[in-house]
Amino acid sequence: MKILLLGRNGQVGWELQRSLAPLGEVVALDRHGADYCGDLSDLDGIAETVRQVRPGVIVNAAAYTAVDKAESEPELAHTVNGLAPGVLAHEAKRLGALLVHYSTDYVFAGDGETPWREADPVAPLSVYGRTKLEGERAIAALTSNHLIFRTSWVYAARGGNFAKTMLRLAGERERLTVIDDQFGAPTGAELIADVTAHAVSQAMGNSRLRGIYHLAAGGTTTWNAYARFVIASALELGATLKAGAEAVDPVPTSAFPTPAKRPHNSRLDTSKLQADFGLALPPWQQGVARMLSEIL
Ligand SMILES: NC(=O)C1=CN([C@@H]2O[C@H](COP(=O)(O)OP(=O)(O)OC[C@H]3O[C@@H](n4cnc5c(N)ncnc54)[C@H](OP(=O)(O)O)[C@@H]3O)[C@@H](O)[C@H]2O)C=CC1
Ligand SMILES: Cc1cn([C@H]2C[C@H](O)[C@@H](COP(=O)(O)OP(=O)(O)O[C@H]3O[C@@H](C)C(=O)[C@@H](O)[C@H]3O)O2)c(=O)[nH]c1=O
Ligand SMILES: [Mg+2]
Repeated sequence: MKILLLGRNGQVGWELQRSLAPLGEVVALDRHGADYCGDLSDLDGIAETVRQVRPGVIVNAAAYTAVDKAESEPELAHTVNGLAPGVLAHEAKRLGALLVHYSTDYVFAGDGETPWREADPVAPLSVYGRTKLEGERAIAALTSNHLIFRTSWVYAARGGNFAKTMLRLAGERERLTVIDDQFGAPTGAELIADVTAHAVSQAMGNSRLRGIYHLAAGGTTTWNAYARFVIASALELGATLKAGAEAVDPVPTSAFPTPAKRPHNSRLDTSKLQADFGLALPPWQQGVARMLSEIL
């Protein structure tokens, strides 16, 4: 089986290069692809790539993920997150290929405290969230042969993420200020990539395993408690930091203004994924601790 992987150098894309390898021949592209166009802002180029590679499975891990920057670059975010997935879906349909794609907790407005289920109403608060929702809808409108994994708060040893930002800031400052009224689960790129490989493998033999699935690590935390966990774990691992975990000041969202609005409730209900694929999702602390011991 031939698998076309887009976004190979992102957090998730990097781990997918590893996890998809046992399933077949992986053609992995970044935006500067040498043999094929891997730039999702080039819609004709990306269509041509699919036609030339002729994969049985397309896995799209590329996206415009700079949440605040997207507020001032809405057109590029719209092309990459909203339009390119539609082009991939159109080409996948022509080939009879399975399209695997990722979306986000930021498609939800984030009211209430209940974990979101796949069919719950969406109402994104940001350009990033709106464009990711456009991508989901473009895919669903063009091919039913898809798996869309909505995940949250992604981190990895390789790439930029909140945990690494906290380590950097705790090395520079005596005190940190972090929001304590947004709830969700940090989810490791390794876990996402491993679940993807298991799911693709099962989906190839069972055409009922299609559609949107919530994929996040177990448990719930806040950005503030996550930051404290990262700093406390780093200190245990012997890191030299200026700020300790007790120096992460909790503030409400209203006291930390950002260009993009973020949901208060980002909890994802993952029971559909667990039931349909028979997979377990470990508690978020497990993967974060592992990532920290890898990078420190
Ligand atoms: N990061 C997160 O917290 C979350 C991510 N997601 C979703 O998960 C998926 C994977 O995200 P993640 O791995 O964390 O994101 P990253 O930001 O780590 O990686 C995204 C990749 O997409 C690439 N990319 C950006 N623009 C283009 C383009 N025009 N053409 C080709 N490639 C491009 C980036 O390349 P370059 O490095 O060159 O910019 C980067 O390698 C995405 O769909 C994202 O929306 C969902 C929830 C949370
Ligand atoms: C750096 C920093 C952030 N924050 C807050 C802002 C925000 O509400 C929260 C997280 O900030 P970040 O900018 O790191 O996270 P953000 O870029 O919003 O992360 C999101 O990325 C996209 C791609 C997704 O799909 C989401 O699931 C989510 O992971 O922490 C603080 O309170 N203090 C700080 O010092
Ligand atoms: Mg960010």
